[in-house]
Amino acid sequence: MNAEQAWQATLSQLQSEMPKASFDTWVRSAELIKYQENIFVVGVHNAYARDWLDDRLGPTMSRLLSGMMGTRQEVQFNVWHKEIEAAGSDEPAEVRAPEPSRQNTNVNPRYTFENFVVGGSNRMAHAASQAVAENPARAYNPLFLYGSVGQGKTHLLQAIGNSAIKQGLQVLYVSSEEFANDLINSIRTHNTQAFRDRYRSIDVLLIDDIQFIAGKESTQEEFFHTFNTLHGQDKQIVISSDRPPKAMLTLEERLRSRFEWGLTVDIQPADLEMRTAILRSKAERANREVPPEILDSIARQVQSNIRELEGALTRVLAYADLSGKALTPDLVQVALADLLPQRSTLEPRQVVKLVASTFGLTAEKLLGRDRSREVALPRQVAMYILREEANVSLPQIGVALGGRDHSTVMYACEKVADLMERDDRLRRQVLQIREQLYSHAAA
Ligand SMILES: Nc1ncnc2c1ncn2[C@@H]1O[C@H](COP(=O)(O)OP(=O)(O)OP(=O)(O)O)[C@@H](O)[C@H]1O
Repeated sequence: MNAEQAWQATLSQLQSEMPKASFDTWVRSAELIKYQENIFVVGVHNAYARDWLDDRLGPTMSRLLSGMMGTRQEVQFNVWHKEIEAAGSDEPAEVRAPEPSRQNTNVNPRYTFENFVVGGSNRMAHAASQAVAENPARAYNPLFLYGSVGQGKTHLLQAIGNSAIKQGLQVLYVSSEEFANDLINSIRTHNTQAFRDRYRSIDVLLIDDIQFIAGKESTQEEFFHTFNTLHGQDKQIVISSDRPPKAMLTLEERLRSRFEWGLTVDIQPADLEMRTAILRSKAERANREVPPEILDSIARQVQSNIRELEGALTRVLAYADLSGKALTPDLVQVALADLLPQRSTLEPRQVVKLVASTFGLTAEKLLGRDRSREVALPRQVAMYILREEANVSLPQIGVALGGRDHSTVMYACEKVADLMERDDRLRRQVLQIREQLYSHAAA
């Protein structure tokens, strides 16, 4: 494994383990700018990020990188803005400054339309994003993309950004947390004018995870004015969120209605076919030959989101490289063992309770004799989840679900597996339950 691969694998691991807001604010834009004599020199945008990373993540990153490289590694964080270097800071001179066109845009050249895999679950979102990229402020303004965690919203925002940069436009990508932090800092340093100049003088504003401004009054107020200024000047705004505007309960009405002015599109969780296609594309881009059955096995096991899917592929490949073993289904199981929930620790009672509450039922109802669809389907989902996640046999599942026989359980598992490939809502509900089981298991 070379330094760049170890760095990317470390980022994937941190991303799957850290709270999303912290990862986006502090880690996402960090870049490996140099590797020399077992030192990873990482560029970050400002001194806050440098200090935060140094304090909180330095030792963890060193440990992860040391594990991957097989020898002790250090990490050094450096601020790499050109202005700071010019102003005579004590940052090392060899730290490379970003390309001028990308300076301060926060747009990562890695995310493009070319490497975005299109399928049924994201076709509309992709088409709308491309339309916006081709005709900024003319196609849909704002474009509001929403969908659950790790399904490609940021990727599309960044792809729009990359395309706009190529057209010579001024672009700025920020998460809503960064927007709020910038605002707070500007107030603290009495520099709100600079804040406004920064946000109101661009051609394309890409704002990620807007749900985090819900409930923050002054941030909403400022964003409202930023939105109006840009929109009034025919500048493009693209927003992403984990839910549609209507479901953002503590969002001011005037913002909600503005978000709905343009086009609102959702991205559905990727189905098995899409997940496999994404893995195939990632493997090809990394110039790795991965047998189809290995891709299929990873795609079947990692359903939660595409970020974890990518992390799983990286992990399997790293595991094969480090151990020198061939890529086989057994190796996939070993490599992913601690990513997947610990089967043996899951209690049937815990699953029954969680499934019942997800579907608005009581555990007694789920275990009872009611055969109406409202109860029978959740009961079958509980059977399916126990079959997939817990270390229990079909007859044991039957007993745990109120005394059903094992053929009923088998039929239920097949039915739910089949339904999940066709019914987005059900797939999301099952994913939500699995995610909660993961988080309980990790707690
Ligand atoms: N259709 C796709 N094709 C290729 N890669 C994808 C696709 N969808 C997502 N990815 C990859 O999956 C990872 C997670 O995607 P991304 O960060 O865009 O998700 P997100 O929806 O913004 O998540 P969050 O809700 O956590 O912000 C990224 O590395 C991205 O490149």
